[in-house]
Amino acid sequence: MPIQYLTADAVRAAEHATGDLLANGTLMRRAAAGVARVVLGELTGTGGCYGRAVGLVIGAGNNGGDALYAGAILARRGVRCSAVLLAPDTTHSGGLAAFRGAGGRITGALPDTVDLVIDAVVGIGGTGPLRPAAAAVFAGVTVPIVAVDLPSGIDADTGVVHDRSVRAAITVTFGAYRNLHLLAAPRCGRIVLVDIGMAPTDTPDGLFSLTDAEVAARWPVPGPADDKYTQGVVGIVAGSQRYPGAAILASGAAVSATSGMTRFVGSAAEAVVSHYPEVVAVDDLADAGKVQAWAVGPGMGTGDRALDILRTVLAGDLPVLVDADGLTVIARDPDLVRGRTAPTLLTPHAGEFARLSGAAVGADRPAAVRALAADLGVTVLLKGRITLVATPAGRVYGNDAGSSWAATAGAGDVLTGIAGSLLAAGLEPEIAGACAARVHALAALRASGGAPIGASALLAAVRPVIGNLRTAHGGADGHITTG
Ligand SMILES: NC(=O)C1=CN([C@@H]2O[C@H](COP(=O)(O)OP(=O)(O)OC[C@H]3O[C@@H](n4cnc5c(N)ncnc54)[C@H](OP(=O)(O)O)[C@@H]3O)[C@@H](O)[C@H]2O)[C@@H](O)CC1
Ligand SMILES: Nc1ncnc2c1ncn2[C@@H]1O[C@H](COP(=O)(O)OP(=O)(O)O)[C@@H](O)[C@H]1O
Ligand SMILES: [K+]
Repeated sequence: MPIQYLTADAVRAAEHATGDLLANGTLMRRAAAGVARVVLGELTGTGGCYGRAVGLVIGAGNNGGDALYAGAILARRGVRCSAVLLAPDTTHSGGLAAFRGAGGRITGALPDTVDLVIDAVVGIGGTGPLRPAAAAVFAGVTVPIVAVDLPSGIDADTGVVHDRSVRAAITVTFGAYRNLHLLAAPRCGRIVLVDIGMAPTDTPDGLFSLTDAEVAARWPVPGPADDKYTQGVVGIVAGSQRYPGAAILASGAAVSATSGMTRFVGSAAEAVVSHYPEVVAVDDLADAGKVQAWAVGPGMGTGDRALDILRTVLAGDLPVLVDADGLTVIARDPDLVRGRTAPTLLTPHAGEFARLSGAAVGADRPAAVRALAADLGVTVLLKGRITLVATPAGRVYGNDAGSSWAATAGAGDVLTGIAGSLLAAGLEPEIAGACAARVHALAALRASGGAPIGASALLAAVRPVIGNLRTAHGGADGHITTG
């Protein structure tokens, strides 16, 4: 099952569906126990619990209640707990009584020396940036912050990070991930999901992400009866004589991502073959031979020749991925793809997205990518640190790259080659996009090792990443029987 991310409304609905567990406070007690467990784990790992100091920043709602009950547990374990109440008149009364009863102190500001701070200003009921009084409490905090449910000041549904917001080392959430845990993952730190006994239900505005095990299981591998043609031949249309780089990167990525065969069309055919002799490369589309999917666009130019190629390819009934220059051509004439019935995947970065949709992506990235996919009737993959892939029906898969080393010239050409070859192998566009984004991100991480990379290094890491994923998740690599 893909990992599911819910909107705040869907979380509330799932909480209400538990009935008594919500009403009698069981859910909150379980949530608090989870927060306390994580904090105790952190303290234990950094020298022990007894006598350590924890500061709590408590807002007006139930998020503060979670933290106060957690503080009570911590205080009973010998942790010195001090809570700053941002809204003393509306502080969760049961939580406050428990906290005080266990020996927790109420203070006007965080003590000068604390080992850890708990952010319980707001959870899913929060709106907008941290209010100034809350922001002032966090100013100057240098110790790790454990966020209850979410780092306050980040929008639960859109992941918008307001300028006054918390950056957490750990985020402890309950029952199900919320959208922001994917969309603002870099601000959440390590995310711990605590089981509180509520069952999440599907939600039209929620998100999904594939697990590594799912990516590994879906990755195409040749079977005993396969030959170079049966696995899906991908045709790459990219680059030019003047700009052969995109052609080489996209073709190399296609060669690396799946077995079988890669064809190439374009004036950089010679350069491509000099790097990848296994590619069957021609100058003209008419000479290309049979493919099972096309990946068209990087560095191909935006003139009449590009338009002709796109017209021809998109008029056919094969799966097609369009990227980069190809998207600029489509932005001028969206009817080239609108309502196309064969699998179609557009892979814009934010600038290309704005060209296609007529407006900047804006704050609500999932809504924007959903709207463009619905408008054009094709699958859209919006690139970035958090890649989002939306189907025309509105299902959105996301991938946090885990680092930003892929933000380098030519990295998108590599993604085109990977995703194109997965389309050729028969994967649905959204699954091809999501699997490609995952492997692309892992390849950037592996290639980087903490240092800057170029797209060639990322490309070189694609094969080992696929191998590691498959090995880690049970992919058999075959054996030879000897006598
Ligand atoms: N229900 C349950 O049993 C369970 C609930 N759970 C927990 O409850 C959380 C949801 O609780 P919630 O609905 O009470 O909202 P919550 O996020 O605490 O606070 C909202 C209040 O904060 C204020 N405020 C708003 N924006 C602000 C800002 N920018 N900066 C500062 N303050 C701001 C505003 O109040 P105002 O000041 O406007 O009166 C608003 O009313 C959820 O995330 C989870 O942690 C779990 O324990 C599981 C069981
Ligand atoms: N900040 C970032 N963190 C992680 N990955 C990123 C980031 N920015 C871009 N990427 C990824 O790097 C690739 C860049 O693609 P693109 O912008 O088309 O570059 P180019 O056109 O130079 O090939 C995409 O796969 C994108 O998702
Ligand atoms: K919080």
